[in-house]
Amino acid sequence: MTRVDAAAPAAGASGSALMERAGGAVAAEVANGWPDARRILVLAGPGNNGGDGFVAARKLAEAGREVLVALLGDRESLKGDAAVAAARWTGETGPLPNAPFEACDLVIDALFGAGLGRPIEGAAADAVSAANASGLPIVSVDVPSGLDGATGRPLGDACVRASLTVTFVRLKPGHVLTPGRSLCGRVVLADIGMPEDAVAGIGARAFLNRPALWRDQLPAPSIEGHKYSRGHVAVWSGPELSTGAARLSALAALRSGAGAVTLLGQRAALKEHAAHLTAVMLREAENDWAEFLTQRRVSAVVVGPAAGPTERTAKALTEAIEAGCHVVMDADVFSLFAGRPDDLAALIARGSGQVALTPHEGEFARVFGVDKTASKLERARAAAARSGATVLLKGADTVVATPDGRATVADNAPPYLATAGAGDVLAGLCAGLLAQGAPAFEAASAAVWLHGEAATAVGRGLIADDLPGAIPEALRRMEERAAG
Ligand SMILES: NC(=O)C1=CN([C@@H]2O[C@H](COP(=O)(O)OP(=O)(O)OC[C@H]3O[C@@H](n4cnc5c(N)ncnc54)[C@H](OP(=O)(O)O)[C@@H]3O)[C@@H](O)[C@H]2O)[C@@H](O)CC1
Ligand SMILES: [K+]
Repeated sequence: MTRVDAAAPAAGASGSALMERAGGAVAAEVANGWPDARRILVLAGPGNNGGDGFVAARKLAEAGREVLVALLGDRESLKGDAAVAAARWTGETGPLPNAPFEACDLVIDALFGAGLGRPIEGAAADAVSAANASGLPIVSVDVPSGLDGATGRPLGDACVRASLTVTFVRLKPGHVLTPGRSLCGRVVLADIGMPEDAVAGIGARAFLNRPALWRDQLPAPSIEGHKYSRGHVAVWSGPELSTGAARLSALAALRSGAGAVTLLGQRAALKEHAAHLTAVMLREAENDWAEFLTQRRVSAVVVGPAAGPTERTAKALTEAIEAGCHVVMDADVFSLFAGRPDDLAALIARGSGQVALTPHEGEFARVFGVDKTASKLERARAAAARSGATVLLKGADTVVATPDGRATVADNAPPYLATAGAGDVLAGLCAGLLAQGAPAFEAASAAVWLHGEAATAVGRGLIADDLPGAIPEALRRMEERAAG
């Protein structure tokens, strides 16, 4: 965002005008959201975030609220637009250490925003703790002070826990990645008139996962199509008594619109599947899986869900890659490649299809190791670049990243989606969309979004078995979003 700010003057926007609108947007949210908050305390920092706070203070005072600004440092040290905003504030200003929380109804947190470069300490850290402990609603300007907007993680121990965050121009990763998303409270994105040239100039590569990003890349079913032209998905089944996961993947692939789905496995496993399934085809596969993939024009394959980290699974995976299928690798594949990311990359490089890896954090760490310094977004991008696959790193803030650095972050997964078997459904959805011809980034991002919507449609009490049946509702929501 700092790059956007720097490009703004060249694109014809004065910093002062942007700050007026930014502070005005904060004031408007407070005025509308808390009509009864009479006394408002603005915590103002030494940079432009503080400048936004001074503007908000003035606008709220003009609207009849009692406002007090508690400033970190001296007024004389303020520079540029912040100094101008402070000069236009004629109300009461006191030192931050004496901020009278007990006498106020609401706090505006304008201590630090995009310019925070190190952990908050001293008087500012004390003010953050006091604000959090006050029980008052806190409205943060741009980001909760202490949060790193690029990573979604606090830079140190002190970080504001906001009720509402008003940000500008574009959401930053920290508004969506956890724990930032919780620390922000509700997030409002305000248009402050930043010229599109200034925004486009930075070439953003990370996006909030929304249908507008990928809807056009999902092939629509055509009336001339037949079941195989709509993509054939093969799911590699786990052995007897470990068949549920593959079944969930298969059902999700079929619900996503794939023309045909076949579960392949040992005879005893197929008998279990047969007791549950009708539309999904079953096929015994011991030594002819490779032939089946080529002869039956299988376009996408799921390998991993409850497959077992065995030689059999490794062979099925290798043959799927060599057959040129698109492959979704999940679950036990990550045990097979524990600590061997380069072997995984070498295998992927042998195929001509697209590959999506769908690990949760534990599986991801097993293959790619643990990097506590990098954000989830950075880790997923690095793993995608290293493996040559699209990486779908699961969680409340699922990230999809490609080797070339494009990424989406999802914010639509309800908490109850974290349930056994949900990941198997996601892998199947992704394979179903790949089989229909969607590119990997779009297929994976769409799968994540549809998965979240399907879960929301079911509601609390959800179990993974419910998810495939809710995919039609999720697809309907997707069409609705695309239409308007
Ligand atoms: N996006 C947009 O389009 C628009 C953005 N706008 C607003 O501008 C904000 C960004 O402003 P900004 O660049 O001045 O940074 P900001 O967060 O105020 O902090 C910088 C100051 O804090 C200091 N400092 C840093 N860390 C510290 C620490 N731990 N402890 C103590 N001090 C610390 C740092 O000092 P230094 O590191 O230089 O020593 C410097 O003095 C942005 O978040 C948004 O609110 C709008 O006005 C208009 C349009
Ligand atoms: K802030």
